[in-house]
Amino acid sequence: MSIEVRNLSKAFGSFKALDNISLHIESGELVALLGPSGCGKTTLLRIIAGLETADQGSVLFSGEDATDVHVRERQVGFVFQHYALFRHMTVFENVAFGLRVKPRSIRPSDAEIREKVHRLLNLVQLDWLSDRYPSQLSGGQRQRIALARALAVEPRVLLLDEPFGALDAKVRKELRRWLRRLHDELHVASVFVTHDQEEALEVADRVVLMNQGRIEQVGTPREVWERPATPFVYGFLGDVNQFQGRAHGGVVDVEGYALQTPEHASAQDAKATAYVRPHEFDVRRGAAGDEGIVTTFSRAYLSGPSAYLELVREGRENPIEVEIPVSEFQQLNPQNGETLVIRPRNAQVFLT
Ligand SMILES: Nc1ncnc2c1ncn2[C@@H]1O[C@H](COP(=O)(O)OP(=O)(O)OP(=O)(O)O)[C@@H](O)[C@H]1O
Repeated sequence: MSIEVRNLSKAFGSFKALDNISLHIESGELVALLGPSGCGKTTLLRIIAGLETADQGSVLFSGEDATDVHVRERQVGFVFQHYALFRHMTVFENVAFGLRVKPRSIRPSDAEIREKVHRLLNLVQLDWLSDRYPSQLSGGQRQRIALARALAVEPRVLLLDEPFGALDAKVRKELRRWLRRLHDELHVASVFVTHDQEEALEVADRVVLMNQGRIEQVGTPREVWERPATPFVYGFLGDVNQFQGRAHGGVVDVEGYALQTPEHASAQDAKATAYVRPHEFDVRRGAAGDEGIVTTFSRAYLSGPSAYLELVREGRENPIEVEIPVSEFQQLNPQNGETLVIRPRNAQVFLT
């Protein structure tokens, strides 16, 4: 089932939590809502779920207006970070709960419930835990049971709010890969909220970047990573160096280096900011007349296959961070205080 959000706005008092949000999610798609704390991700998810009402706009499921459909009738499955399982019920009973409370006329028989719960527990690969109580499970197992419980009522839409937020890094990584596989098997529309960019980029088909109640960009992980649409997205996804300069006739003067920006060919002496990722520089030992940004090597640290160099410039507070392969660093072997000249291989320029 597809989800469409049209011109949604929501205010809490005078605070605009969502400001004219529109979004289309296809059936079978796994979409991540990504953004800093307080940008409105959870509010948007809760409105899609029917747990919160919007001030303006509508939510459509498969093209039908669901704005006034009650949460119970929306066939939405939820998994929240702290969505507690019922402590006094076994794993089996937790998963069966949604089926047992259905109205008598549509409630499955005991045998059907048993069959279905075991199928779901197999799906989340935890059938062997069916007689345990939640307190006897690990955090990751609890989240998988919460997911099985959400799936029991055959949701048409799966909504996950930081489902793995409270888990340690290794378990998180395993669970998100597992979620991806599960989503592909089920072929529902899934939306999950995260503030972890790595999680969003690794798992989602498309990423929705939000900031202050608005959508900054929607795209595949590759699109948003390689072609950030706004300075906010550039800064939010990964480390980036910023250079202030002036754009004139397709060239930006970045601290003495003439950076080509054909996309701003018509700009005449406009204020510009160039964004360059740490791994997008060529670094060489300074020689007279070298074209590039002149810096002084301050220090470096090695991490895995990369060396991270901190380069300073006279009169500027923030150092430039540059990432090069360790082998290149060892060859260069820069000494403290030595002059290094760097050139951006790739940059994105926004007029400001
Ligand atoms: N019931 C409420 N009453 C008043 N303000 C609220 C309410 N719910 C949310 N807000 C505010 O709306 C903004 C958006 O909240 P929301 O929970 O959607 O953000 P979020 O992006 O999910 O953040 P986080 O990543 O921290 O969970 C926040 O500034 C929050 O304080």
